[in-house]
Amino acid sequence: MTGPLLDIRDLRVRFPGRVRGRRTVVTAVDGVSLSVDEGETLGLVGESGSGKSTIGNAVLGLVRPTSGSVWFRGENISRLPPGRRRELGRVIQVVFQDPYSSLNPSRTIGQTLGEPLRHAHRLPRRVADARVRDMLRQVGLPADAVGRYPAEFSGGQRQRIAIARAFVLEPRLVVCDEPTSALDLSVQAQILNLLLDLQREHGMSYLFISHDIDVVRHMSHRIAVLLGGRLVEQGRAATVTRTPRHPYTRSLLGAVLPVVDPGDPTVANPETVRTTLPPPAPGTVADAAWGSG
Ligand SMILES: Nc1ncnc2c1ncn2[C@@H]1O[C@H](COP(=O)(O)OP(=O)(O)OP(=O)(O)O)[C@@H](O)[C@H]1O
Repeated sequence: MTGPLLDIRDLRVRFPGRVRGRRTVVTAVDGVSLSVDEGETLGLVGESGSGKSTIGNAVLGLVRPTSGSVWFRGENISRLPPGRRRELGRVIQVVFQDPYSSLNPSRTIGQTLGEPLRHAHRLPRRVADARVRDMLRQVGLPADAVGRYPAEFSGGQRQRIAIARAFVLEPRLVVCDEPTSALDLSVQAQILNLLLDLQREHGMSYLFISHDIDVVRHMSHRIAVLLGGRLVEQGRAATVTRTPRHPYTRSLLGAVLPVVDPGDPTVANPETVRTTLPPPAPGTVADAAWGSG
């Protein structure tokens, strides 16, 4: 295949809304063009309401573009009939923010992972079961998780289950929409590093959505910055975060720096200011992006 895996072209999404009781139109995404290559992570960052999830939802077919288009492997997927959209679910998957609401509480983990797998890949039960167990091992859960229910797991473990559900189908693109925002700080880095490990192992692409530029920097090869539905800056992760061109990007970066003692002699040197996440593991794709640019 030539060209990017995912190609978003001049996307606009408007929703009907109300301001002071009067009907109006909310422009959630306003002429955004982005692409994601095979094996690449594009980080999408911006404050709440900047249009990040709407872009992710347009890729997933959950919202319809008002204009512009979304292309995947050279196919325009913006307005697909339901059957073709379902087929695409094998190769485009999602991990949402909230592992509590994204898992069906009345289904065992084995059912949640196994049924879509048997359906999509038409695998015999025995083969599907083996793949489910292998996937659970890859996300760090015990094999006996198959017979248990979501309520028996912690938030971090549930997000591992949601990740396993997305990855068991062997997708080529995963939309990660704030996948760690609902988790305790101590668990966040583990889940991010799991996503990096899975990408290193399987080579899929991520559209990685977060309001936290520090998290996005940790995960991404390239970063796109959204403000009010518009793209204000995009480029290599290291370039955007070390030499941001747009004042809004600078303000996002400022927001993640920890409060430090003004008398601290190291403050003048931003390289010495520690952020909340460890640097990417040596040898990961994110490490390569981190070290360049
Ligand atoms: N279904 C909808 N109907 C009406 N307005 C919507 C809908 N979905 C999103 N919006 C509006 O579109 C704008 C962008 O929302 P979106 O959820 O994409 O932003 P976001 O950057 O993902 O923020 P958050 O992280 O808070 O979800 C917001 O003003 C939001 O209120």
